[in-house]
Amino acid sequence: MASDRRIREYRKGPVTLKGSQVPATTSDQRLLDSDAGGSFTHTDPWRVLRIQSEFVEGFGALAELGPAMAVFGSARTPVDSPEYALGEELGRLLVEAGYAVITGGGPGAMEAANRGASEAGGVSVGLGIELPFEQSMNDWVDMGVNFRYFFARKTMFVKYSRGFIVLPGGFGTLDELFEALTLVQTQKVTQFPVVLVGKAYWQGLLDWLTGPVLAGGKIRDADIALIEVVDTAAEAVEIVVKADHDRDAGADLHEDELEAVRGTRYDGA
Ligand SMILES: C/C(=C\CNc1ncnc2c1ncn2[C@@H]1O[C@H](COP(=O)(O)O)[C@@H](O)[C@H]1O)CO
Repeated sequence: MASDRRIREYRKGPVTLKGSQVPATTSDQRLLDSDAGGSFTHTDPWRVLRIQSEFVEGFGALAELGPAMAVFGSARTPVDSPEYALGEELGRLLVEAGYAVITGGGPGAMEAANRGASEAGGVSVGLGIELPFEQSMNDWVDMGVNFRYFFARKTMFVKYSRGFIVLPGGFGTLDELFEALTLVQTQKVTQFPVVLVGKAYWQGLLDWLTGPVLAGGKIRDADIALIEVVDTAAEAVEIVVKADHDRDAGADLHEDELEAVRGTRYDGA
């Protein structure tokens, strides 16, 4: 009986199958079958490969971007609104400060920031997302990378930006804001600045956070301190640039200290 079971053992990659679990065909057979159809492209293992390729393509496209800041904000900001003008100014000032500008590549506030960056002669990046309705990158994206998966795209924002500037927006913007805050709060990323622009727009959210959320012990004072709120593009850019310089200075100091320690240890040896 025992030898019967051994005969029916089947190895499928790292998985061992027996009895009824043994497939009728081999993986090679299924791969090479010309009449297999395309249904396998809708399976989870295939999706994993697509997800992997999004990371590979994203890292490949952005690895040499240089210092960059992300600008988030509503896809519905009208072109003739003060918020759009604010986005344009942000894009321009970030470029003048030596940064590439990364947005979601869509319309509204994203377009405004891309436009300001592109018109100022800087690097204007759009990380687009596949949506159920027809959607293309705005005309002011000079380097565009398209994603199927939100989570792969979010990784790129965090990995390649040195700060987040957030204009008024809806669910998408709030999602990006809270994702950034959670990553900083949980120390999944080195602390970087998160600046909200538009005090009047954000006040309600801040009242709720500093009210019931803080009072209920769901967050701490230090968590609230992760958020800066300003009214102008110039203030927002000043904050993210200063934080970036401080971080670099901190990194340099750390290196110096390490050198000193290494030197002392070496001399004393
Ligand atoms: C709603 C419309 C188009 C949406 N197109 C988008 N293209 C790229 N990125 C988008 C889009 N919509 C949302 N995002 C991301 O979320 C943020 C804006 O979302 P909100 O809900 O509008 O605040 C933005 O920062 C993007 O990263 C039709 O006009």
